[in-house]
Amino acid sequence: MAINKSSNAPSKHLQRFYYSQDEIIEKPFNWKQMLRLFTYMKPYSKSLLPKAIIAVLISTIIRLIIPLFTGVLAIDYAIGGGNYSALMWIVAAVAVLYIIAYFANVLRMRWMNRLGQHVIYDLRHHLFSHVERLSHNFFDKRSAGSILVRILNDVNSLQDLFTNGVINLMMDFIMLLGIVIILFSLSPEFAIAVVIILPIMFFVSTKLRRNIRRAWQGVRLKQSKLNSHLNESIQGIRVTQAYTQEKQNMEFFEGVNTETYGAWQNATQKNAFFRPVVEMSNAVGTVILIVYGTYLYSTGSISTGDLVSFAFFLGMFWEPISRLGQVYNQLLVGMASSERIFEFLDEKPNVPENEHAVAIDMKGRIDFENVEFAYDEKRKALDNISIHATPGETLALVGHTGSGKTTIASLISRFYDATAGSVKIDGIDVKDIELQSLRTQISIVLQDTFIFSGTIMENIRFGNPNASDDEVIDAAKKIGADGFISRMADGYHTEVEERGNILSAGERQLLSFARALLANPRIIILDEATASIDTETEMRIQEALKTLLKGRTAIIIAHRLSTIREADQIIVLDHGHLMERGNHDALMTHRGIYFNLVRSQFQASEA
Ligand SMILES: Nc1ncnc2c1ncn2[C@@H]1O[C@H](COP(=O)(O)OP(=O)(O)OP(=O)(O)O)[C@@H](O)[C@H]1O
Repeated sequence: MAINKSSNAPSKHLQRFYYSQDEIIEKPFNWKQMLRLFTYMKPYSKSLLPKAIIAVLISTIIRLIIPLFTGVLAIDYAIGGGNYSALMWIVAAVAVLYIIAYFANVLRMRWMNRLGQHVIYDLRHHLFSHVERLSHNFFDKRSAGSILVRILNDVNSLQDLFTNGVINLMMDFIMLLGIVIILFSLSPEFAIAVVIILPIMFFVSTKLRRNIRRAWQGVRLKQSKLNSHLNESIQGIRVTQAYTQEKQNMEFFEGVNTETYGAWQNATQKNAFFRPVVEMSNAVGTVILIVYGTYLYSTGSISTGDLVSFAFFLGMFWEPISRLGQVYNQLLVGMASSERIFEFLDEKPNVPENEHAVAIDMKGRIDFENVEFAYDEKRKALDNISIHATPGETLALVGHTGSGKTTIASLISRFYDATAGSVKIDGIDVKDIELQSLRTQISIVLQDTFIFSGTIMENIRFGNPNASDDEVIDAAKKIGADGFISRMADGYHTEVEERGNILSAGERQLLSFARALLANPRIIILDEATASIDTETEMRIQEALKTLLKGRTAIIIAHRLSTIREADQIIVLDHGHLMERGNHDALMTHRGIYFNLVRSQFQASEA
């Protein structure tokens, strides 16, 4: 398909597609970082690695001695000396050496492939387990697509380096060193004439490498953007279709796709530049061999056997250099990827586990003391908030959108740390409670419940992985979700896809209640759904709520004021400030913000 370069320039309506750029990491070639990458081979330093190294050594040494057998021994000693029986032995020895080298190579490839796969597995495991522990603010700043690129593409691109690159590098160094030593021992002046080209090669490659590395980074940045867009497009496909935005979406996709294509072109072109440089040097070396070699031969400084061995070695000499060029490219690609991988690995959770943190048996008391919080320096999301809930109490948070209700909930679970003041559970600062202990005893039910792909049974069990099937069904029954689940094609074993698209909003809500009930938390945080559900479902949900909240401390972020009439305390927030507190009757008598909120909702429903 032809590539439309013009779609690169976004038209005005395409400005809605904005993805925060992944940062370009500009650092010189970093040996420390390469060493850090190679530490992933350490677990195999006593098993696969030495085996592969021995195989490499065997095959390299054999390759180095074969030209000596053919040139010096066969031509000078056997043929030159008329010793034809020795010639037979030399030919047989060469054949045996080739067979050994063949098997050594087969084993080397097998072991290195295994090693490469292990390293990639370990690296991806390490990266994912690290990313999973990072705090919310890390995910706030990045699109899911760009994170996927690092865990998939960047890690994959290191595969070549570990399966072929490292061992080729070793093999080529040994080979080059061996060839140079042999060439010098055969004829120092001829050797100097041939290897003189090396410094020129080194100079050119140093110039090229910076450009190549930047080009590969460029590829990763474009891939990251492509992934972000794809991820968002698929997640939001229903909205895109509802607003018939497919064409604009496609136009943007074309643009990003073209950019990615361009970046690849650029990087591969720069890569391809390296090879001709090596080939040119090869040609120059051959010319030197022919001209200077013939001269030395005619003056009797070297024998026929020496000249033949030289020709063999010269052919072999450019081979590792050319391959070193390839390995070098792999190193550059690896460098670009590992920079991006280590950047994630070096990212510290914003809510680190305190060394002296304790596990608690939670009762459910919550205290906010003069809490202040800001997502960014520009504005505070919460300012001087003090609230208190005793175990078993229901505390409702109300206020206009953006007033800070969800932020309060996030601070209780310690997804973020307060910038000033303290958040305490059972009188202990949340920073001094083990995260695992804190979060397993708090359940959060979000407005937009996340349903994972799998069965309904497994989705409910997410609340407590150790629960038996009977316990799952019991929780669903208590919540009143058993009815609709039993009516589904495979009951509890019905498969739901990611995000639970086959379920209605009310059903998803009930499922998340069952999940929370199964977790049996001491504190429950409920971001009440705003989705309009029919009266019958709403009544079912209200009933389910009563079961869920019984005996637990509850923080309800309430949108429908009818649901919080019963709350022990109602906290009214506005732009991050606490404006009113009290129960429904007290706040109605006060005739402040809450009173007006209730009145406007009442009027809206009347209308
Ligand atoms: N991750 C974030 N990064 C930066 N700012 C944020 C983030 N989350 C929320 N905010 C801002 O913090 C303020 C409080 O947001 P919060 O989500 O707590 O409001 P809310 O009262 O729960 O709103 P709603 O009723 O709409 O859910 C808002 O101004 C919001 O724009």
